Amino acid sequence: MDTIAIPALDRPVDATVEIPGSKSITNRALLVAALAQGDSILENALFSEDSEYFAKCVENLGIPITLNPESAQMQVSGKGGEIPATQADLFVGLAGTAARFISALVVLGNGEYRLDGVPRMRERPMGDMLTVFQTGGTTVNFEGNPGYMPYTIYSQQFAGGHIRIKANQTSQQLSALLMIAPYAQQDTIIEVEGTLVSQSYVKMTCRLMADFGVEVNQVGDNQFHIKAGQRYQPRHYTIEPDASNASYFFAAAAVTGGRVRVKYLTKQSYQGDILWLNVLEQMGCQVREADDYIEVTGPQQLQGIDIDMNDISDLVQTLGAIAPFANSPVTIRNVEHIRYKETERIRAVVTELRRLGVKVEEFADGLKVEPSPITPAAIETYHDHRMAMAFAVTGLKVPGIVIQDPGCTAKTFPDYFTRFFKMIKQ
Ligand SMILES: O=C(O)C1=C[C@@H](OP(=O)(O)O)[C@@H](O)[C@H](O)C1
Ligand SMILES: C=C(OP(=O)(O)O)C(=O)O
Repeated sequence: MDTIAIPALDRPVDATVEIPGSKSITNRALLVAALAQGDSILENALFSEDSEYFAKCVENLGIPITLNPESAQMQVSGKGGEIPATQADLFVGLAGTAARFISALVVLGNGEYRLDGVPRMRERPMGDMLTVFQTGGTTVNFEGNPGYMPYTIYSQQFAGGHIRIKANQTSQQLSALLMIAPYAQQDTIIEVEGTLVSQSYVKMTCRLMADFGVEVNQVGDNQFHIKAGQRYQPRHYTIEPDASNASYFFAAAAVTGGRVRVKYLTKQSYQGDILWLNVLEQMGCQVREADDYIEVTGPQQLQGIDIDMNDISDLVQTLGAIAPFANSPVTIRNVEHIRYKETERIRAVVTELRRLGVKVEEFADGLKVEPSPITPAAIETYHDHRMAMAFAVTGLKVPGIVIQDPGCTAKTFPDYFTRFFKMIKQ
């Protein structure tokens, strides 16, 4: 298997970097632009497996997209809510957003749509949203386990109305329902039953819908009202750099006592993961913000932290990977839902930290990392881009760390290691 050896640094990093566009915003913008009537242009769009599978699915549904990777531009010729294809075989890879958002999109069509992904995608939960569609009269045929890919959706428009959905394993199914709701036959009220995880992403969904001209009226924490007949407007839209993917570069400043500036990212970001900056501040870093960049300077010694990461759970691996260098324990709580992501993430982080000789305790909903000396090892990445990206940062402090299957970063950040090595050479 392919591996990359990370060179430990004998000096702090001191670098300015640029990060490609946000995965979450790119895939939301692709969906709403596909539903708008006319041409939208997305600037600084992400080009990676997750967004390219997404774009391919939209195209296979008969909605043209022109991809321009050199200029980081995508042009979507939206069909005003029509799904031209009446039959399609759609492949989403390991992209949770594509799985959830495209499954919802096809419910607006009139036809037969089969969806599948890689083996791990077949283990990620889809059932809560599909039950909503089935209750509304849509037929879903599961080839294997009910509630999981692969399946075929036989749709004849989306009724809308009063919908109840669980969102304790993922928020993406709620986001998917929200985004198609304006095209339902009647006004829609979506009520979340029980806990809603990853709330910041639902906020992002509502903000993006508003940017394309559709209003969601949120009542309390768990009800969303969407009027039927609202229509997305085509837009010329610029996508922010990906805040989750910026976290590794800021973490490099944090662990080496160095300085990293990420261009074009601001604290006004739509992405909840911008709160990584607060986490780093609590651990002793300094954060400086200007109009078009954010800069983190690491301390001599990182401090431990006890933190609820439910809302920023894509950062668990980043924090786990730098936690052993803190002067007191790092405790991560309330992230049981990351067991359903690209891999079983709590187990994966705990296993790889232990492989490095770190003392770690695993909880049902998190982990506790003790300050520990590290013995070098080859890190397993479990087809999870964030395992590779996070533990590369650990390697800056400890000679001999190797990342296995570094190509898995292609899911959201194909040239991560090129930019990572460029950062450490500056
Ligand atoms: O809506 C989104 O864009 C996302 C929501 C989160 O997933 P969950 O809602 O499954 O936690 C996050 O982990 C994922 O990377 C992107
Ligand atoms: C959880 C992630 O992705 P998704 O759920 O969109 O596949 C992620 O990018 O960390």
